[in-house]
Amino acid sequence: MLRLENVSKIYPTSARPALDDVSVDVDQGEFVFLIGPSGSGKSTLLRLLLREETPTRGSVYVANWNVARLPNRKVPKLRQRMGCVFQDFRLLPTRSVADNVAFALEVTGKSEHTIRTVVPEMLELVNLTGKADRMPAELSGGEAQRVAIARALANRPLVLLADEPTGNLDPETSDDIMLLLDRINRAGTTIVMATHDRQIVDAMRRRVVELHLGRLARDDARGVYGARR
Ligand SMILES: Nc1ncnc2c1ncn2[C@@H]1O[C@H](COP(=O)(O)OP(=O)(O)OP(=O)(O)O)[C@@H](O)[C@H]1O
Repeated sequence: MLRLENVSKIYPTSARPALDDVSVDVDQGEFVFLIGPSGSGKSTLLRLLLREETPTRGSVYVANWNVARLPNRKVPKLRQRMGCVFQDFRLLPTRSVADNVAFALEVTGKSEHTIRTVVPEMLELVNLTGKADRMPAELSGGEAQRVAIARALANRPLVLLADEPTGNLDPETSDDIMLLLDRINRAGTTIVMATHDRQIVDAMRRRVVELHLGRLARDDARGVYGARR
């Protein structure tokens, strides 16, 4: 479902490769933690999957798309099939909770009818039905992240890419978010989550892909965060 084949990425302004000959294969329905020290290439890997960057060498596949070779006009189609959540939530501050979720459907051209059906479904999924009319500034961090997750799932993506989704949350709220992501994954959505959170990785015991200075250092089927450094 996601495949990197001997991928290297060298940014023009950087001496060492951000990714160096990395090969990873992720099946549909997997939950993968992407770990590694700051600067090891995690965000670069996610950006390559989204075609926000192109590899210097190697190939990137998402479902049947050869991502690097995809014509520009098809990139929006690719991105529609990939939901994203980030450490800083990235909600639209002037739109309500419901409208933030609706926005994802509007930009992909969904009908009014679909939007009216899907938005409440998504809010129910993340347990925010009662907060549909709140503004983002009125939400806790955990609630804001749940809105972001609802928005990311609205178009029924093949995969959810999460870049440090618990990075701004306290441990208890992080656990709630992980329970939600686990539930979403068990319902069939593939999840790739970049994180520095040792406790979460150790508690979940899912696949762990570790990068070090751009190289694949480890790929464990049911891994832990690893030796304390
Ligand atoms: N746009 C860019 N231009 C030049 N160099 C970059 C760019 N983006 C990232 N890099 C470099 O590529 C390497 C990998 O960065 P990347 O952001 O992928 O790491 P990361 O593992 O996500 O780090 P963090 O955990 O801090 O988010 C770093 O050396 C970084 O400085």
